[in-house]
Amino acid sequence: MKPWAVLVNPSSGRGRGGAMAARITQALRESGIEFQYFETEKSGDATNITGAFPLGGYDRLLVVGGDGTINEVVKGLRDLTLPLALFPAGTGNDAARLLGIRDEITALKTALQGVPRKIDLGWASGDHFVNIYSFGLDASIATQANRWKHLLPGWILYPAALVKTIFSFQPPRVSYTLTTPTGEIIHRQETILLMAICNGSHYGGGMQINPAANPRDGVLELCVVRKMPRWKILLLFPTVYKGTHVSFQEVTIEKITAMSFQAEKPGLLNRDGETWPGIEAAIKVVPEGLTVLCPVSEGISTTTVSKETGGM
Ligand SMILES: Nc1ncnc2c1ncn2[C@@H]1O[C@H](COP(=O)(O)OP(=O)(O)OP(=O)(O)O)[C@@H](O)[C@H]1O
Repeated sequence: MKPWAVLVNPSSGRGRGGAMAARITQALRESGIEFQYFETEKSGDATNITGAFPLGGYDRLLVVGGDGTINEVVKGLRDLTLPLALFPAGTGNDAARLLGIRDEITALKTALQGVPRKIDLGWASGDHFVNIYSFGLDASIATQANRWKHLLPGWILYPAALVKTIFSFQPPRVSYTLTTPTGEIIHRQETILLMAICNGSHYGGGMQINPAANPRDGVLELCVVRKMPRWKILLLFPTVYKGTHVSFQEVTIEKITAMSFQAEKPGLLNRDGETWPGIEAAIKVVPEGLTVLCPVSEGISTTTVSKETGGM
């Protein structure tokens, strides 16, 4: 029996990760499970640690942290068939939510007895993403929220960041080309607030930017929100939490397998909560690119596990 790996970002969720890890490792010891423990100290550590994992060296990897930690783990892993068990220790935890894991008990049960399933990944300009890749207003809001995340409680973080951001945000004109699941190629040019390319449905700690997104359908979903007056953005924002923003005429959602875009001026890009300045990207779906442990009774799909991960 191979050992398990446990990777912890102790600072995630303002220190929740460290406290959660202590309880988890105690539970593993009590269950007689052999494991190796890794702790991050700074940005980039999770990528370097998982990048050095011996191929086939571990039975599964327990990740204790938020979306930023999971993003770094997926960037580092050379073997994406290693089953991941996610512990929602961060402030947002949208990746764990994607699998139906909302609390520590469910996460522990899932790590011990969960069902391994394949989910899709996105690939954007050189790196994978698990949940969402986006450009525009939402990335600017996420950047502001990251700055304030140690100052404000989670429930007010994004509304406060939105109000701060919309007064300075200038909607960019963007040219983009998308490939539909039937292979049709479509070119467009328009002025947007944001474009979000979604594998999962939620981001920003609970906003349903794409309510119908399914990480097991072999496609990504593109949500484009076009330019609108500021007062209308303020009306639209609360509806994103319920996913009802899709009824605004400026919002469209469509299935894609790939897309590329180029903006006329630089803005901010967002990959699973990590943001940086940019002007263009090329994105595609990686069907069944990642193996994750899902709760037995819940989660993203009831489809049986594929053969290569079925022996656990
Ligand atoms: N020991 C550490 N101290 C400070 N920062 C760290 C440490 N280890 C990793 N980091 C950085 O912390 C970032 C944020 O971590 P993470 O996203 O897991 O938590 P969070 O921000 O609380 O949660 P979420 O992204 O779900 O809102 C990571 O992207 C990583 O770069």
